[in-house]
Amino acid sequence: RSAGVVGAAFCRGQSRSGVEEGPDRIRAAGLLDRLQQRGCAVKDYGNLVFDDVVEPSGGGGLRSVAAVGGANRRLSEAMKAVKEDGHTAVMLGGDHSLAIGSIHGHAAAVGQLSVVWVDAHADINTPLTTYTGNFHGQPMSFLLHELQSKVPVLPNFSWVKPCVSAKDLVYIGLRDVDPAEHYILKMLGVKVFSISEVDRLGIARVMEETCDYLTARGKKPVHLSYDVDAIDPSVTPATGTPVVGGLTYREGVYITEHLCGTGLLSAVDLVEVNPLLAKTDQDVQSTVNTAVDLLLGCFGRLREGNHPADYSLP
Ligand SMILES: N[C@@H](CC/C=C/[B-](O)(O)O)C(=O)O
Ligand SMILES: [Mn+2]
Ligand SMILES: [Mn+2]
Ligand SMILES: [Mn+2]
Repeated sequence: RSAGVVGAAFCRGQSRSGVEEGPDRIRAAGLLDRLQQRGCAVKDYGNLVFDDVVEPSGGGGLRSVAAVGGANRRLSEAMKAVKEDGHTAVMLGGDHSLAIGSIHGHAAAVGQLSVVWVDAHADINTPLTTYTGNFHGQPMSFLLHELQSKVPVLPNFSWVKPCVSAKDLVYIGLRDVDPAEHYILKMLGVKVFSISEVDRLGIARVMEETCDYLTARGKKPVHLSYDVDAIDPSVTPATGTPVVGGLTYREGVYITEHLCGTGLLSAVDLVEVNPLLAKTDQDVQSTVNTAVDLLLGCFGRLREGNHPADYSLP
């Protein structure tokens, strides 16, 4: 297994600066070294940095339309290249609007794929239903075939081709869903394991049902889009839209251990780490260390322990 790491230092999908520092903070916490120590080959593609696109005023209440469209177009090309190089892609955000480019580029390389979206939020507002105008609340609406009649073509977005089917999408951790989003999820019959289902079923059953559901019609590469605010804010406070009652650290890591075990994990986003939004440095460290542990779980780290295949006792 090998990892191709792309940082996307982008914050314009929402209003709180600092999330563009996410990639460097996750790197500084030792992600690449710890992957290599686990015997994982790592290619670091560096950070995409986005110079400020001057926005025309207006935009219908939408925030930074042209910047979001342009950044995601570049990310899509970068993700496609990482996949064509044969790696499991790791996209370090940056805000969750980056899932537009990440999933789009992944699909451009592998064709049909499944999406596991781990988040407190559904991020499936359209540009016409969003009440904040923030694109980190909208990425899925640009990607789903079934929503295209409801999504207007925006400046710098004409390159986006819908590439995900509603039946190939599963949500885990939802607990802050807007009415329009709830309507869309019900209308399209999207599979949702909200925090209530996690409470009812337990995370092991949620993961079994997620994988059975996604492979029932044939195995496809899995794109895991992990918003760090899916985890409880007591563990990951340094994020822009914290919501109480989130996944425990243990549940969060279980998700990545389980998906790694399927052998289908093809790309993972780790987004919304904002080091400026924590009260203390310990809070930043807790957030960043959790992000690293979630990613290590994607690449075979097990809490029971691991040992090299060729290990022998001295
Ligand atoms: N539903 C809200 C919140 C969006 C949250 C985005 B996040 O999941 O990427 O944090 C909105 O549309 O602005
Ligand atoms: Mn999100
Ligand atoms: Mn979220
Ligand atoms: Mn967020």
